[in-house]
Amino acid sequence: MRPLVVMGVSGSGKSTVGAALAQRLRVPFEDADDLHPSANIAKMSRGEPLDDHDRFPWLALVGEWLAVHEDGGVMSCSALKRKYRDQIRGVAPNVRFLLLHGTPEVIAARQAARPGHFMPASLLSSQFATLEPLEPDEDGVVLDVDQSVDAIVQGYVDLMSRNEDR
Ligand SMILES: Nc1ncnc2c1ncn2[C@@H]1O[C@H](COP(=O)(O)OP(=O)(O)OP(=O)(O)O)[C@@H](O)[C@H]1O
Ligand SMILES: O=C(O)[C@H](O)[C@@H](O)[C@H](O)[C@H](O)CO
Repeated sequence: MRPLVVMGVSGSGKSTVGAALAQRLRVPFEDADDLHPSANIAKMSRGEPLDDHDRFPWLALVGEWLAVHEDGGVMSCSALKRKYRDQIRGVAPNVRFLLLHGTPEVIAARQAARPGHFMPASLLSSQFATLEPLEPDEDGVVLDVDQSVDAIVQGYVDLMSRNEDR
């Protein structure tokens, strides 16, 4: 299996779906939230969005993990901009992306119901403003988050079973 990045805005379900997919596919899982330098976590906790400069060294760690797990692994990582995904592909060329797509309403409701997370709900609008969806030449798929985690996992597995180059 090729390495997979489960991407999307904060609260789209990256950590939940990523962990479930890794379990289903029996490959290692890493949450990019755990790779952020403490300064990034502190900044988001203050309600300030990260910028390109903040994300650059973090994305380098994300890419390194994916390169090491070239034979299979799932990483949950926002990967909001095309150039962030290009940076990741620069070190892990085989990577595929799964974009978790949801409306601001659905995702805001999930964030509101999630206790004790460092990411304030106030940053959701900047996450949507920053998000650049997958482009046609990028290797990836999009699934809607308005369904159960099991259904999303099954949806991905079904898509991949139709794809010989999985
Ligand atoms: N398909 C789903 N159906 C219902 N609830 C979900 C679904 N996916 C995730 N959730 C819930 O929504 C909340 C956000 O999910 P999660 O923390 O996995 O998102 P995330 O994208 O990793 O967020 P962040 O990037 O901010 O860490 C959690 O409380 C999670 O349990
Ligand atoms: O690129 C970003 O702005 C960050 O990765 C955020 O998306 C958070 O890490 C994450 O989503 C936590 O809630």
